Amino acid sequence: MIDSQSLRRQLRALRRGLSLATRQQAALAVARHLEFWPLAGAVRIAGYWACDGELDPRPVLERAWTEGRQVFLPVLVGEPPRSLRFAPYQAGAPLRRNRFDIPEPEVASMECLQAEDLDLVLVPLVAFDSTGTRLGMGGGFYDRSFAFPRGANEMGRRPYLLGLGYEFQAVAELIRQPWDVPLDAVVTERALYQFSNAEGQA
Ligand SMILES: Nc1nc2c(c(=O)[nH]1)N(C=O)[C@@H](CNc1ccc(C(=O)N[C@@H](CCC(=O)O)C(=O)O)cc1)CN2
Ligand SMILES: Nc1ncnc2c1ncn2[C@@H]1O[C@H](COP(=O)(O)OP(=O)(O)OP(=O)(O)O)[C@@H](O)[C@H]1O
Repeated sequence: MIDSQSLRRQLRALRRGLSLATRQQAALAVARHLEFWPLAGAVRIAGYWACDGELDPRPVLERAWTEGRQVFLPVLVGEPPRSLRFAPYQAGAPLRRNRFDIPEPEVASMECLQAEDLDLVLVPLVAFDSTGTRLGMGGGFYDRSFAFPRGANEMGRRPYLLGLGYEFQAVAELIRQPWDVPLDAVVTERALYQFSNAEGQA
């Protein structure tokens, strides 16, 4: 089996090599696959600012705004940063670049949510497999931030983790590390995949 670092490097290079037109079409196709999906009834939705060729969640976030849902973007917290908080975000709001050069909302930390306060999280990914195991950029940020026990927030629920990516990021099998937090579903330009990690499923 290919090691995670080589897989990361290969898939990130493929992702960065996509043309703008291909990325835009894929982003719209992903939003279309979610058209009849009720966004899990979510009020508070985290997206991300696409970089490094990532599947752009903006068409999904635009729908969320239209439906009156609240949208958040991840901000790095800690020195050095170890986990994520989620800052309220509206189109056109001021952003500043973090240490990875990814734009974050310029919002006081008091206004930011903790991971467990979200309903739905659109999760960036480098690769995913048929059981919802995710390979990310390698910082462990999503794993650390969503490591709380299932059903841990005050509503007795946990956020629904929906990975967004391209079909070529689907791989046969990733090794699931003890700290890996599995995804509930992944949507690509081709399909919506739901895994048995989702609540209410076997
Ligand atoms: N759009 C987006 N935002 C995100 C993430 C993400 O994957 N995508 N993250 C998901 O966790 C967090 C940031 N995690 C990251 C982890 C590593 C690298 C990265 O590019 N590392 C470089 C070297 C880093 C350095 O300069 O020290 C590299 O691997 O080449 C970037 C982001 C929070 N925000
Ligand atoms: N819950 C956790 N507790 C302690 N360490 C963790 C936890 N989650 C991840 N880590 C550490 O983070 C490192 C990176 O993890 P991993 O390679 O799975 O990141 P990733 O999921 O690809 O990255 P990201 O979430 O930033 O996109 C691991 O080596 C691990 O030591």
